[in-house]
Amino acid sequence: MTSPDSETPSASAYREAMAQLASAVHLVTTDGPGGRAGLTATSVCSVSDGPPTLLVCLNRGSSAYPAFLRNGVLCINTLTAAHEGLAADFAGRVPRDERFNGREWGILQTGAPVLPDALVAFDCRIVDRHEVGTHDVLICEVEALAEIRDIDGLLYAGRHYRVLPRRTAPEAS
Ligand SMILES: NC(=O)c1ccc[n+]([C@@H]2O[C@H](COP(=O)([O-])OP(=O)(O)OC[C@H]3O[C@@H](n4cnc5c(N)ncnc54)[C@H](O)[C@@H]3O)[C@@H](O)[C@H]2O)c1
Ligand SMILES: Cc1cc2c(cc1C)N(C[C@H](O)[C@H](O)[C@H](O)COP(=O)(O)O)c1[nH]c(=O)[nH]c(=O)c1N2
Repeated sequence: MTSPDSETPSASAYREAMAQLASAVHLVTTDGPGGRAGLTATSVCSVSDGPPTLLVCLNRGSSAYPAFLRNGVLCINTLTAAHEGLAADFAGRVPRDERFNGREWGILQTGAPVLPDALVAFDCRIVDRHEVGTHDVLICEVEALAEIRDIDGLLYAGRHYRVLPRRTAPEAS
């Protein structure tokens, strides 16, 4: 157990610590007057179920960020184990204006692009925003949900993508 230093941890020490956490992986997408944009995100979590509300933290330095603010809507497309390449594309491997090429995208309520074969998708309206350091914490009310698919999910932990098996092992008799 390392003794707590009096100083704030360095960004690299913090990132090393944060790399130990496992999280689901999502494509956060938007469309509207600010144009269509999207990026890969893991900083998504539930806030409340009354009304259904989630949060996502977006780096203001991302090329996609201005579009989210202008459009005021977004979709959280939760990825399956088959989407590791797509996650890399939307994390910057593919330039912002080419990320949506080569596949059909749907919409639900807000017009934000919905990935038809996502594990699940949360179509949201941004209802509040808090600037914290380099990121904005976007508070989003969920206006529609896509159907949940019975398939392995995609996780990110230890700086690697991993599979979240859909079914637990059969109960021991
Ligand atoms: N929340 C985020 O903005 C976030 C999360 C994950 C990864 N990333 C970015 O993806 C790239 C690859 O990351 P990695 O996990 O392979 O290694 P890494 O060492 O850059 O990051 C390790 C962990 O630290 C946290 N983190 C990293 N950069 C952050 C940031 N700018 N703001 C808030 N939290 C951050 C994340 O939980 C990440 O999984 C890096 O450029 C990283 O900045 C950003
Ligand atoms: C696994 C993983 C997880 C995340 C990211 C990356 C990766 C690889 N990125 C960074 C984001 O996807 C992207 O790399 C940056 O926004 C730069 O891309 P642009 O080309 O500027 O859109 C990221 N960015 C952000 O603002 N919030 C987040 O939660 C995350 N999470």
